[in-house]
Amino acid sequence: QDAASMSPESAAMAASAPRDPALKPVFDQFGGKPGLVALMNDFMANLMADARTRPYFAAADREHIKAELVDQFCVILDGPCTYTGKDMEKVHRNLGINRAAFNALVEDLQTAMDKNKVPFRAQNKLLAKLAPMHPAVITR
Ligand code: HEM
Repeated sequence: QDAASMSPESAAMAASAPRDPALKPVFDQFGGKPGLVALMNDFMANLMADARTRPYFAAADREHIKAELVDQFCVILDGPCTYTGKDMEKVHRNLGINRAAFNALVEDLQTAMDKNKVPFRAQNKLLAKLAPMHPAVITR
């Protein structure tokens, strides 16, 4: 889905992490919060092993990012969490992220979800929530 085809609602929501009660069963398929913690460890390892994404994360506080991602994905999947991290647009504004880097990150997330045995349909439910965030993240 590209920015031009997005509804104004999803464009506005892109800055935050909307909760969707329909995704509660998906939260369980991710293994709840412990599952998300394990997933984020593998996801960050993949991002650091990937030449396309490593430069963005090499100097960042990766433990902090992982913790924020756990909370953010937990909220998106209607889990019992609160996201207290930064606004998506603000945090990514000066990182110079392009579509190729965004796609690389999604691939690294998919590899991590496969490794953690997240069912394919559950993976796609999460990815469908992340895709509309790309206008907030991609700046070039
Ligand atoms: C839908 C896609 C994305 C989501 C949901 C997301 C989510 C997040 C979250 C929750 C944080 C932590 C915010 C905080 O510290 O309070 C963060 C930080 C960060 N993200 Fe993303 N991100 C996405 C895409 C990307 C992409 C494509 C890249 C680069 C390839 C990237 C690079 C970074 C970096 C480097 C930081 C740390 C920035 C800093 O410490 O100042 N992100 N992201």
